[in-house]
Amino acid sequence: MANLTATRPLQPWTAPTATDPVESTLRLPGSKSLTARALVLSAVSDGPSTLRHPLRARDTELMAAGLRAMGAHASIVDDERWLVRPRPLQGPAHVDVGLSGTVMRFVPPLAGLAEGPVTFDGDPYARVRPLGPLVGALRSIGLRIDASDGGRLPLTVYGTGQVAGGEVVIDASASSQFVSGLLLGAARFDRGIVVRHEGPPVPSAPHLRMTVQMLLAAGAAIDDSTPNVWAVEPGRLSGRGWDIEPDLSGAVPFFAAALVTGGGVTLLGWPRSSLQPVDTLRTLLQQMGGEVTLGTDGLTVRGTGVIHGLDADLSDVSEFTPVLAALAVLADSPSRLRGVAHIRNHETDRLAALARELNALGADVNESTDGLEIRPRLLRGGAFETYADHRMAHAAAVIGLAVPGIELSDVACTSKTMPEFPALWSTMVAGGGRQ
Ligand SMILES: O=C(O)C1=C[C@@H](OP(=O)(O)O)[C@@H](O)[C@H](O)C1
Ligand SMILES: C=C(OP(=O)(O)O)C(=O)O
Repeated sequence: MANLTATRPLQPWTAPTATDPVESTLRLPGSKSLTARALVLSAVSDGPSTLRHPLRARDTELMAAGLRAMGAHASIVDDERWLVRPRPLQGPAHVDVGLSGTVMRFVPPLAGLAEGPVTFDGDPYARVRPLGPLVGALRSIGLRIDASDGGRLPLTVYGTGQVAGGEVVIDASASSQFVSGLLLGAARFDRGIVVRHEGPPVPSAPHLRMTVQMLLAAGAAIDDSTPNVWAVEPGRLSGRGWDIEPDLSGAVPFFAAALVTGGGVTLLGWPRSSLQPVDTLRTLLQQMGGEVTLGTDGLTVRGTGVIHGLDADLSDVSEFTPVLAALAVLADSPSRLRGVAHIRNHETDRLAALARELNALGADVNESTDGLEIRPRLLRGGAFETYADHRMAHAAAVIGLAVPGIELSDVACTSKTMPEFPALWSTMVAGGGRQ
């Protein structure tokens, strides 16, 4: 596997082992996906917007910086609020996408609305992540784009301040973010957009629903009633206040800790009705032996002392795969995690990375074409390469609760979505009740 990790200093970390069941009540940062969409929609709306409880982490700071580079005003009011004021978008500008799928797929369509060239590049592995179908779709609606072979980074969008829009056909089976990216700025295109997906199924349906719901909330006229077709009419979006929910994917390792240790973890501030796939997570954790309840104080997961194997299609919630694989190696029966071929294109080739690192600890894991087959074995401690991938680090931390001596090559990669992860995790394991 290519070692295309970031150039920043690595931070080796030994995952703490739990001697007692964890009992913890946590307030976790805001959702990456909701924050990214709120920033983009705010930048193309008519008036100012406020994001309450946004995620402050590398991905969302890069998103704000990218929009700022193109002329939008995005500032931090205080720890709880970001203010975005739309302004005419302009180049020349440079956008650093880091390793963020949302930045590399949501911002190029907006660059077409800027007057002047906008260049995009990112971390070494960002140049490997697929972008070609989006570049092709944008070219077909009138954008001039110079890109590397296969439509990858680095690329330049020669914005003219106007995007014709219209009908596009795209194969979005590699990432739902291609579709979300095309839709988020489309109300500002002269003819809006009609996106038609042709190819194997688009993954991450809940993220597409989130895009549609947030566009509707911003005042867009959007039709997703035909499967695999999304239409946004040209029109104005209104600035508004966005309440960002806590990040469900970021919560998964903490909930997994409840299962591994037979304890309980409550995530404070969980809304009654969510744009994130909480019901799917509930079903998966229940199948693995956990109990999930939504109460007035938040979302609580309790472990029952046993972890069962899981046979599940994770295409809707592929972000959960690394942590569920970590639970699966600690389970009392084998697991099959299916439907996630496309996570070979995430922050690293997650199927190869998980198989390699879990096998090195003594598990018996096979990669299939679209997932992992996992047979639990007695595990031993040892080195765990994180491949600059925050969710590989989460997986290692979960195993470390039960297996002493799990040595992560780098825990700083968790700053992609939760810079406070190592501190929160260590406090939880040390018995910190309310954080
Ligand atoms: O739109 C989004 O915010 C996301 C969509 C999904 O991408 P894929 O469809 O590429 O899996 C998800 O895995 C990613 O973490 C966030
Ligand atoms: C796949 C992920 O991120 P990205 O938005 O970079 O695609 C992820 O967070 O698991």
